[in-house]
Amino acid sequence: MILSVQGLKFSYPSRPVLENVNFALEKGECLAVLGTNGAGKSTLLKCLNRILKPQGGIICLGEEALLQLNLNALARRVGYVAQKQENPRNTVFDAVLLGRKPYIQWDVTKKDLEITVQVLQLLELEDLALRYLDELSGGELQKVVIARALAQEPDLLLFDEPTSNLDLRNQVEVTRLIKKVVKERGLAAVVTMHDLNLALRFADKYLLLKKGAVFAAGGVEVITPENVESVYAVPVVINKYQEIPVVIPL
Ligand SMILES: Nc1ncnc2c1ncn2[C@@H]1O[C@H](COP(=O)(O)OP(=O)(O)OP(=O)(O)O)[C@@H](O)[C@H]1O
Repeated sequence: MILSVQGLKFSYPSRPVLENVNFALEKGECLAVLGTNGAGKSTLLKCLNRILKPQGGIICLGEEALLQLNLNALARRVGYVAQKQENPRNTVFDAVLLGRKPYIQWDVTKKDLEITVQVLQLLELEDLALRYLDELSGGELQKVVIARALAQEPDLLLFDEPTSNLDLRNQVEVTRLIKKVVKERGLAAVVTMHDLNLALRFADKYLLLKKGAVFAAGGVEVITPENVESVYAVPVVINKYQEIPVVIPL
């Protein structure tokens, strides 16, 4: 087990957001966190990365309580890819090397440089290594941010809407890439998403949030027309194409 969340509860000062959230992830599993705008998806990721402190519940990373880890240990074990602006005058190489920050004591070591090169190769970014971030396309930039999270060598990856602003080809490419590295490296990933059909092609498990509570959690069997309609307030049918369910709004 990489991640286990039991009874997680979080409120902003005037607003309860998450209530009794439970799920667990094994090595190699990707969880899609789904729900309407404001359902609490980003808040959940921030609790898992300790940007926010939950008011209740237990989060375990492997055998250890996540809330007890020191921040450097946390940074080595959890890679968080937020929806945020990058420093445009960093090169791709430097942006990925920044992922090694939790390991660097005085200076960058040979190992830090080797891991950076290895991750750039894995994501096929070598040819872009010396480009500045503001000279990249949205898809390329998203790959750089994923590369940086991998350079951290974490057990758990957290992605906040990694495919927003990407075209169809890059949406598919980025989600395939996340799935591939999670499987190959035996990591776990929690990914917030809006596109149900993309989630259905990519995730092993699903967490459907409705007004901060878990409406349904589990494998693909929880993506039913009834559940989707209850969460998104849109009637849908679900057909299968090559064994993959496809959600069609009516
Ligand atoms: N810093 C904050 N202070 C108070 N309330 C907040 C804060 N950040 C978010 N909220 C509120 O908490 C709720 C959950 O927000 P969150 O960003 O987690 O939703 P989300 O599911 O990620 O939404 P979206 O799909 O639009 O990104 C919303 O009602 C939001 O207005």
